Amino acid sequence: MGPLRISFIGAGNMAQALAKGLIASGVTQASNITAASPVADLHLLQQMQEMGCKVSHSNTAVTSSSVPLALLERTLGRGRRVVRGMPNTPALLQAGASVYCRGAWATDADAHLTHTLLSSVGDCYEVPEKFMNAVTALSGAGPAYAFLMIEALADGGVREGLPRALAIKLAAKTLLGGARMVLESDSHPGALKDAVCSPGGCTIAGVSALEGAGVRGALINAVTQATLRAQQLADVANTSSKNERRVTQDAVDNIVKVEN
Ligand SMILES: NC(=O)C1=CN([C@@H]2O[C@H](COP(=O)(O)OP(=O)(O)OC[C@H]3O[C@@H](n4cnc5c(N)ncnc54)[C@H](OP(=O)(O)O)[C@@H]3O)[C@@H](O)[C@H]2O)C=CC1
Ligand SMILES: O=C(O)[C@@H]1CCC=N1
Repeated sequence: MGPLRISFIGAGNMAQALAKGLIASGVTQASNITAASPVADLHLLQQMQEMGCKVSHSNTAVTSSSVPLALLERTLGRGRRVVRGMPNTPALLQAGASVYCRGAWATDADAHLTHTLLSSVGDCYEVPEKFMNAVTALSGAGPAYAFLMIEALADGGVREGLPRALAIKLAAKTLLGGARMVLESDSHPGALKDAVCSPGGCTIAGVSALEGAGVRGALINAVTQATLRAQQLADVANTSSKNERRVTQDAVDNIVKVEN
């Protein structure tokens, strides 16, 4: 197999995070990556160029929708091999959590190649397409929830007198450490939480405040609302013929084309 040549249509946050992660993982070299984006995005293409990637303006359509496999297949034509993926931005640090699902004509080799690419930038799972909206809402959008929580926890530390920089570091490292304990132990998150709560102590006072404010319900609802939005975007793409023409182009344009 020759070097993996990868083309991103769009050079924004997700494309740059994936490109950096893929390069750092060694799965391909920057010179084998090409990004296409509108002229208006010159600064993004310059950033890609600084990473050593090739750039192009050849694609001018604009998109903001997630696109289901069936639409991609309908657009590209019967028999076209499509794999749909949902990465997240920690791919930048090879700490991503990605999923993919294969279209009707995708082969085992296509799935294997997708798995190789996405697992080079973090964890990767194959899922049925019916999970895609929920995955988008949980792990695709999830880094934003984590950043919001880190920022808010740091605000709490600052409110209690900690310097901002220290508070942010402590908050981020605490979430990272907690996440590692969940992933690297067999314990349920609830049991790990219980182990931090000394009887009559400080933590249970804090946990009680969180429960009283409905933080648990708010997080559940965040995933539900984001899932609904993902479904809305897919519905729009599927039902509006005008939109379909636009999204059709977007769909073709948004494929991460991988050539062996
Ligand atoms: N950001 C994230 O954390 C994640 C994003 N994604 C997905 O990644 C995709 C990109 O999102 P994100 O990186 O956040 O968006 P950004 O806005 O950061 O980047 C997208 C870039 O692509 C350009 N673009 C849009 N359509 C086209 C096109 N048809 N041809 C060429 N360039 C195009 C846009 O140009 P312009 O600004 O001129 O419109 C923009 O600069 C979306 O489908 C999103 O759902 C998935 C998981 C996580
Ligand atoms: O906000 C969005 O729609 C995209 C998908 C998941 C993360 N970013």
